[in-house]
Amino acid sequence: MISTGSITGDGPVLRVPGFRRLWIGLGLSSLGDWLGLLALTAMANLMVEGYAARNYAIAGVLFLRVVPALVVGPVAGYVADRTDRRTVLVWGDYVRGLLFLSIPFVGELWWVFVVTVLVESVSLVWGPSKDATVPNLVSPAQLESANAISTTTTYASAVPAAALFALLTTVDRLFPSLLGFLERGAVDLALWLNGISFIVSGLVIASLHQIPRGPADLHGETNLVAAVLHGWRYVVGTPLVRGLVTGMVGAFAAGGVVVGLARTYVDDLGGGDAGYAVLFGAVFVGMGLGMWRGTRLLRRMNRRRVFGFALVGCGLLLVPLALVPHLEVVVGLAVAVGFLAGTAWINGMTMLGLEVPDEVRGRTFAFVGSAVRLALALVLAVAPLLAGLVGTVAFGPEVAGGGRLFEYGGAAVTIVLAALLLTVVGVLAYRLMDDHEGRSLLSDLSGALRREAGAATDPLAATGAGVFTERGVFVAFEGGEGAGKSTQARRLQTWLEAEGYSVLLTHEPGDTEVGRELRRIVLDPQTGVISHRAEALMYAADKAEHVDRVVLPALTRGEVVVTDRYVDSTIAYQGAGRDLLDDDVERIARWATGDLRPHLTVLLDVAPEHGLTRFEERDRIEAESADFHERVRAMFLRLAEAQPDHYLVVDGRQTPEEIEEQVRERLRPLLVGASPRDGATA
Ligand SMILES: Nc1ncnc2c1ncn2[C@@H]1O[C@H](COP(=O)(O)OP(=O)(O)OP(=O)(O)O)[C@@H](O)[C@H]1O
Ligand SMILES: Cc1cn([C@H]2C[C@H](O)[C@@H](COP(=O)(O)O)O2)c(=O)[nH]c1=O
Repeated sequence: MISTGSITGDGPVLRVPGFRRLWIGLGLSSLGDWLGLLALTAMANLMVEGYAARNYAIAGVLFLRVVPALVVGPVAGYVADRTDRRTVLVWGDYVRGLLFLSIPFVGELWWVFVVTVLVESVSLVWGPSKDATVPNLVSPAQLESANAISTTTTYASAVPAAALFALLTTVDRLFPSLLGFLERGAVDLALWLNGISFIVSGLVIASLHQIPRGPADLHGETNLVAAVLHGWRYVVGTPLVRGLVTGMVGAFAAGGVVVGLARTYVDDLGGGDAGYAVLFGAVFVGMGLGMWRGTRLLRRMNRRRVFGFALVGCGLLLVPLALVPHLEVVVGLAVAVGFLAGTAWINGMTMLGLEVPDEVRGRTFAFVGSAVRLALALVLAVAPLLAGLVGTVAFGPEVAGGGRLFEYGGAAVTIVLAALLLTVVGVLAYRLMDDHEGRSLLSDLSGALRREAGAATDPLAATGAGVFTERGVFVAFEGGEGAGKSTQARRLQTWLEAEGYSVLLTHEPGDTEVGRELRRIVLDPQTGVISHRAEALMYAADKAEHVDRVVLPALTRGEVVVTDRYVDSTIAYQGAGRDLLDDDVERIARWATGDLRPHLTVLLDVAPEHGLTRFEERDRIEAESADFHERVRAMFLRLAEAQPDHYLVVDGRQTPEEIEEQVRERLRPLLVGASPRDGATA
């Protein structure tokens, strides 16, 4: 049996018990957090007299929520990486719960301020610890869905929190005696509920045993300053991470400008409160759609490019959003902007989870969190000032009745400036991260969309079926260098034979006479540089021989064929690794194999720097750059993500025994297609 804590590949992510618990904890603490914000501002409002004092008290709470990001933020990542993550998550919830519960007892404004700072400081450690834990609980193929669910839960919980707060205050107003035993009625009750929700969340997470115990390895860095500086150096010195952080901060800053000015902008358009609500809803609907569908739509495209493309798209769409004076059009554009922002966010979080090593992940997420908060605080303060300074801008010919043809309020002009800033940030991030130089973005994009359109209309592709033989069972092992494919393929053969099946163990390239010669050419370092197309064709020729002479005959005999590498290897290595279009490479490989597809592909996923340390000698392909192998890994994951029914994604860092168990479990139901050996009982 697969242990409940294992990373089991590609099913719905909420079926992973560890992640489900963390998600319940996150839901409860997010609900508490939103409820707490409403209750604290209401409390601050109750505790002082006079209009100006009340405004200052509320502004104080909001301001103090942002300040810790500047002071505690840099240290928070260190604490998250240094402290046992389970302890941080559990005790972080308990401490926040107790702090909220203390407010009704103390009942003083200064204590509200102190609790605001303390709770936010704990959250600054709790958040990165949670983000850094998710990749330990789910498989790489599930990480994107896990991030989408986490982000949606964090923000969507604002809705039930607001509804609950409204309900409590309404009940308190209509039936004051009901909550008469509490000094501040509904506000105190909200704080109680808030405290309890954190404590229950802590209890739920305490029952979760899959979070790795002990702090992440800091390579002996026990000195706080050195560790914090190392985290910053990592973010600034790694082009991919630098590009991601730049893009995410830019997106939030631009989003902050729009949110900060939306109310006055809608007023300028004559929309009023209802228009404002619709505009807000449109952005969130778009974001939800982007997180849910955005990356799927462009799944054939390189993730880094999707990120840059989405950011630049957001920036460009914000320009007409600010300049077209029709609320209906603006709402439509807001959905599109939200869609691209959601796509960019999920891609960014997923890349951080996949590509940042465990030991600096906490600090990296903390860095992103602090930078985003700082950018938000700045733009929320500066944007209204700027809009006020700009005032109304009018140009073009005079129109009857006075005024000019084009008249824009300061809000619209400031949004245009933010749009331009975001476009520049998007281009910068794209340039920092792009690893497909020489291949144009447009051809990548049209290729991705064409394939998706094809996938929808081509019945074979739509089912992901390709051609299956009626007899035999075909299993492929895929993955990067040293992932453990040969080890697992051999183990599977041994087990299947013991179960009574006839098994053919084979590999690519080189398991035919012609193939051996081709393998020598493509892998011998002496071959040197060859045309990438020639390389792809040689691998394709090997596949054609392999399928015709080895694989198909065995399947026709009803055997289980286990191959060490198949078509995915060429899409990953020659498509994503080299500068060939994935689409072209796939078409050639499918043609070469007569579109024969495995019933199951087991993807053993390990980071290249891990797999490549498992052996010393390097052939022509293994000697390629780290970036090349990263692209290969990302493509394998994408292929698996696109057809979860035909893949099992396994974390290759587990022991051979743990991996073997998961493969057996997944393969068992598929074995009905294979005939046991004569006389065997299986
Ligand atoms: N799960 C594992 N944990 C640790 N080491 C492993 C594991 N699986 C295999 N190894 C070791 O890693 C090395 C490479 O394993 P293996 O040859 O199975 O990988 P591979 O994916 O087939 O490599 P290649 O890409 O070169 O074909 C071997 O020394 C093997 O014993
Ligand atoms: C099938 C196939 C393989 N490759 C690459 C991947 C590896 O670097 C070598 C095969 O070596 P192994 O030790 O036998 O795994 O070839 C490729 O680039 N394209 C392919 O289609």
